[in-house]
Amino acid sequence: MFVLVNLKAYPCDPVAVAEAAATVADDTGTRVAVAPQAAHLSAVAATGVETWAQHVSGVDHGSHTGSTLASAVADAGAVGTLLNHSERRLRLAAIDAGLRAAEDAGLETVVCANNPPQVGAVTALGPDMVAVEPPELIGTGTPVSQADPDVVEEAVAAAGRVDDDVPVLCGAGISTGDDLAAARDLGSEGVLLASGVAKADDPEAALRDLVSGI
Ligand SMILES: O=C[C@H](O)COP(=O)(O)O
Repeated sequence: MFVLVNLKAYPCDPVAVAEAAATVADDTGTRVAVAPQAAHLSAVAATGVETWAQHVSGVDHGSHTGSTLASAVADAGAVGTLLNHSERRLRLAAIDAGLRAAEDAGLETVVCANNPPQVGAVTALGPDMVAVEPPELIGTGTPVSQADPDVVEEAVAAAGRVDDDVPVLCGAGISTGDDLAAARDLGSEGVLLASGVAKADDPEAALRDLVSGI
């Protein structure tokens, strides 16, 4: 199972979370990655944790003020990127361009989607992984794997109808080992989470509980 911790814009210490994630990954053999703010990528990568960007722009070098270049996040130490998170929604053409830019920079990709039909659609664009996240459950602490298990199973089926080599992650409200085990039992190959770790008083303890469900 792949555990991708998205720090979003939460007021947590990204280096402290990254160090906790690296420790848990090393101790348990679980693949854990951290996606901080772009400005924190280098500091997070320096901890040795697998580091991901929260977004990259579908552009190359040029007059693109305010963009987040895939090559720049790779230079900062990121090895992957999210695309189309519900809080950073993209048009279909922009998702495709972002995927191409990420691939050119050697970044692995997780494309997010709200529901199974969207999972099928974005799977067709050729990401490395997809993540289904019902927006209404994000940040609620109510795990999608238990609140809406059908959406997870249907997302796995939707991706499989397009390309069964694309793993499906799930996210929204995931925080405990039971949530992770439920996600795995529904066919997910990983989870995307944020508040359960970024808002935790003890991120390492939160991650140890989470991965105990594997
Ligand atoms: O990127 C993470 C997802 O939006 C889930 O967020 P959450 O774990 O706070 O519900």
